[in-house]
Amino acid sequence: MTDAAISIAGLHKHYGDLRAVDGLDLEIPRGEVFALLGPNGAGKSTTVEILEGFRKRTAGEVSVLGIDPHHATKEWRTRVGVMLQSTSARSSLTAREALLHTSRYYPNPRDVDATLDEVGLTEKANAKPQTLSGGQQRRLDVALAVIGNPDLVFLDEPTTGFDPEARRRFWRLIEGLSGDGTTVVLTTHYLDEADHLADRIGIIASGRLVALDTPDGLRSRATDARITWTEGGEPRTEETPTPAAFLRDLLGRIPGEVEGLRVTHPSLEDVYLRLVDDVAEVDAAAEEEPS
Ligand SMILES: Nc1ncnc2c1ncn2[C@@H]1O[C@H](COP(=O)(O)OP(=O)(O)OP(=O)(O)O)[C@@H](O)[C@H]1O
Repeated sequence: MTDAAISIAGLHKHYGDLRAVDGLDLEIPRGEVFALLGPNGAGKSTTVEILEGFRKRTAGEVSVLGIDPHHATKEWRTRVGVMLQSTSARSSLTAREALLHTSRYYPNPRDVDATLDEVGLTEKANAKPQTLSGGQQRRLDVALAVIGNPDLVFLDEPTTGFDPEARRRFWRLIEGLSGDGTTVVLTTHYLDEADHLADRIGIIASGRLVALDTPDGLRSRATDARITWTEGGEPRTEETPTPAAFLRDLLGRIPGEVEGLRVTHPSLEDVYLRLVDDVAEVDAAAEEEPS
């Protein structure tokens, strides 16, 4: 018996010649908030949909809450929350009715009004989804994903189109779920979101996992600091692993104040972009090689 909420071994998903998922191995322990990052077309949604039991895999072993999602049972479905893209938009029910209706499928649902409040839709409780803005519809989709009080919830790009206040509200919701021991798997293009929420981040590129670490662990991969300043009217930049030594030198060389002097450390976004660029370069080189 493993304590993993999700185990993936040698997962492949091919569409003809395209390897959308190309040999993925990953374990996500119960209770973890896991963020899957990667550029457009990297294979995130495909992976998530396989884990949700909505897409067939080409090869590999997958276990989600102890079950192969391809053979999902009704009982398993009640334990797994899934955020479907804008399902709510097609519903003829009001936001509150949609949540109430969905909650009846679950043995131990969350409170409907509290959930509406948590996603910031109390004032729109009696609105039909078609009259909600894009961001509000998405908030309703998030509410629908968590209303069943799942052990594990999948959220595919949940905060796209959210205003800053809605994102912060969403972050609090995820923190609450995490505090209750819910496993959360989310895909996102927002590095700050992954940084804030995730216990671990997986970066996927060209269907392969290219990094798996805590946000701090990923950040610490970049050792160089960046020093920028203006000298002789020209902007200057230096990247160095020994910024103090460089600064001593610089200050010794330039008398008085150094114009525009800044020392910055690489952000999570810098590390992410470097990793993804490296993969793109390797892929491009492989394509140029004669087969
Ligand atoms: N049904 C399909 N038939 C053929 N190719 C597909 C199909 N679904 C996805 N793909 C391809 O598989 C690759 C991975 O797509 P996927 O949607 O998993 O990427 P993603 O990482 O979620 O991207 P995004 O960030 O844009 O949502 C892409 O090249 C995509 O074009």
